[in-house]
Amino acid sequence: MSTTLLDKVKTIKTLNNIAGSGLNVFKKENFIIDNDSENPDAIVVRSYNMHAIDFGDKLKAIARAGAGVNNIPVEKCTEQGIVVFNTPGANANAVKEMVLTSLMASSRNLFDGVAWAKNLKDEGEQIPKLVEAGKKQFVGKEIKGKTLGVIGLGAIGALVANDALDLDMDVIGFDPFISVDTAWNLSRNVQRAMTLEQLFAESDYITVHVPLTNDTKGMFNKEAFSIMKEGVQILNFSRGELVNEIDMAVALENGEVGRYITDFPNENVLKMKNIIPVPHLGASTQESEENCAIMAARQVKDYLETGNIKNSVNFPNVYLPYTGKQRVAAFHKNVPNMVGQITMAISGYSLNIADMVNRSRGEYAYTMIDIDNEVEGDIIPSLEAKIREIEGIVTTRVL
Ligand SMILES: NC(=O)c1ccc[n+]([C@@H]2O[C@H](COP(=O)([O-])OP(=O)(O)OC[C@H]3O[C@@H](n4cnc5c(N)ncnc54)[C@H](O)[C@@H]3O)[C@@H](O)[C@H]2O)c1
Ligand SMILES: O=C(O)CC[C@@H](O)C(=O)O
Repeated sequence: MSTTLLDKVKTIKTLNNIAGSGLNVFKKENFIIDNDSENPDAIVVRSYNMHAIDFGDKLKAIARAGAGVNNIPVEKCTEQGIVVFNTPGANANAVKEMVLTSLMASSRNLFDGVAWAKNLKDEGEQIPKLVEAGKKQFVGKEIKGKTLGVIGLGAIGALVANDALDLDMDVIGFDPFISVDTAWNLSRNVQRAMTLEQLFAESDYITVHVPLTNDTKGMFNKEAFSIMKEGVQILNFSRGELVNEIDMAVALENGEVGRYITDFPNENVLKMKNIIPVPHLGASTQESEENCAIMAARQVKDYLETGNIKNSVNFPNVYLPYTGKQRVAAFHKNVPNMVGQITMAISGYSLNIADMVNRSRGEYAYTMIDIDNEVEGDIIPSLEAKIREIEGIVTTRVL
């Protein structure tokens, strides 16, 4: 069986509204966008829940145009050799602006005040008088001089922390896994909380910017609320499940928590007292949607065309300059002698190796081997099959 032109055309499916500037990256003869495809080569997604989806046998990559990947079954993807990308930092500025906007607007009771003023529309000439009489119910608090606790000092948290300092807030941050890059960007005036409890106890406002994982799920619970200052305002632009909803409802009811601003409204949340529900707008700016879409699309395109991997959450990041000659890419178990067995299979076809790279990530590794000579069409499927026979190989492609 020889490789036909049709085999070279890659199908991209999108599961959410992806900015056109990102999709333009695929406007080349080797790609088609087909949102009805049952068996695409790659999927570009935003928040669509993919946990119940069966993957076709051609699927090689999923790109999350955004940060959080909790809507993607990452472990299953790894087992099936499907690389999962996200777009680190691409929407961070949008979320930062939304957090600071909500922080100030909530502290000044702006949302309630605006809603109340709109309700006066039938009061005719009385409106100015009613406004002056009624405004006392919306007296707010300035954020200057107050303490903001920032949990998670990654792309978003670091921007929020730095800008809150510029707004004359005191800022305390907690992130036991902070990356070196972020630490360099963080103002040294951000105080370091040694424990989460310390941050809870010292903050007037708390904003959370961590991924949803088994460790972070439900981190806002009754124990946490009992340590916090009475009337603390909590902002959650990360994920709804970080908060134990039953405990939050009680804490809002009894005033332990003064206000809960969340980007993740649901049936339970909307019944809570002193809630500010935002319809998942944190990353919804034209700039952010374009940044994410372009970054996601470029990463997918590069992977499909060259095998190179950047910003994956489950595969190692790997780069080998692409010469356009034949390349073998294999994703396999991180066990001894995998590279030896792959090179042996290649040399069985009398092919000469020009360059190679191997990187591991946990239990898996990724190897790319460049071949010096052009490989005839018929040899490609045969070589792929030979490599697939090696125990520990998850997927392989000859590019
Ligand atoms: N509302 C939105 O539209 C929107 C947009 C972007 C991101 N998000 C959410 O925000 C999250 C953060 O995004 P980001 O771009 O800043 O990600 P990021 O990966 O740059 O930063 C996450 C930070 O959290 C830290 N962290 C992990 N576990 C922690 C823990 N237990 N305690 C304290 N810190 C911890 C990490 O060390 C990292 O520095 C995403 O995972 C996503 O769920 C929401
Ligand atoms: O796509 C969006 O609008 C939200 C993205 C956001 O939740 C993220 O995790 O990046």
